[in-house]
Amino acid sequence: MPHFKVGKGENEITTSKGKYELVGKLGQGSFGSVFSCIRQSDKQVFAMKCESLNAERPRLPHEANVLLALNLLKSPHFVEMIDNGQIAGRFQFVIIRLVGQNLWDVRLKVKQFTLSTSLMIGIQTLAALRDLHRVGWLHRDIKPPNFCIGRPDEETFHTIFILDFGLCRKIALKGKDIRTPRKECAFRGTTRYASLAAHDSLFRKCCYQQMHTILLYLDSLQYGNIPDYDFIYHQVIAAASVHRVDLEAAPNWDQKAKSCFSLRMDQDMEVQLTTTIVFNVRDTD
Ligand SMILES: Nc1ncnc2c1ncn2[C@@H]1O[C@H](COP(=O)(O)OP(=O)(O)OP(=O)(O)O)[C@@H](O)[C@H]1O
Repeated sequence: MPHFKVGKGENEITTSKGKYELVGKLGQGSFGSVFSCIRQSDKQVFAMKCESLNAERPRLPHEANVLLALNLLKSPHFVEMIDNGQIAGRFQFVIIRLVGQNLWDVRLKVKQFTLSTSLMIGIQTLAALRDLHRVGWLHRDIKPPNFCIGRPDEETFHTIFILDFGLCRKIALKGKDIRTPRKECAFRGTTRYASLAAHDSLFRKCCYQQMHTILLYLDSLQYGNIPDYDFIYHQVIAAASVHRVDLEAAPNWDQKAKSCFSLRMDQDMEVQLTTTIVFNVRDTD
């Protein structure tokens, strides 16, 4: 994994919109690094995702375009892009809203999610994907490190955000049919998270019936199908009801809260779909 470092004298970055001071590292991906930075004008903290200008297959300019498009839809699960630019000869960057830890790290910290937290995460990640599909994009790299919780000092602490749009592909264009799938293409994404069988054995332990139904349903989707988000949502609700789970219980990562104060999930899921959506990623570039 390439480790990207900001060199000496590069901890202050100026764009036409503002001046930012890099203060720490938040994460390391396979294509770049994410730092926290402070906007000098108001001392607000943001995240800055950087990618070397020598990257063989640059992904950040594409990610910046996707973020711009996503910001048009005011989904509570998207992060706002604040600024972007590049340091000549060194790296390019996007500055985005700072969120909390990713779901992989959160789970390592709390050791095991309760069923209520797992189902709540299921509903919110489903809503995030639905919103992404609503604006015509496929993510193609869905995995726990690409979802983050909000920050402890903010109202969004119980909200799940979707991140990392470097592999996103536009599949629905305004006024046009969805793109025709190619006959063959290389695998995109992270193989670790791609096995249906792995998920199947995991879910055997709890909510087997509903999770099995969801997995079978996802597997049956064809390129061009509009996924039935309501169907999946109601399977999760059914699992909660069978196991008498309170979906409004505080998530595991917030010991102090009495209940979940993120947006009400049923309201969130009730948003009607207006755009053409496809789900299956295997046949697309
Ligand atoms: N806005 C943000 N606020 C807080 N932390 C963030 C933010 N964006 C990214 N991170 C942290 O940095 C990590 C890596 O970010 P991201 O997935 O965007 O990078 P990447 O290089 O595309 O990673 P990969 O290609 O390996 O999936 C995330 O898992 C998260 O922990």
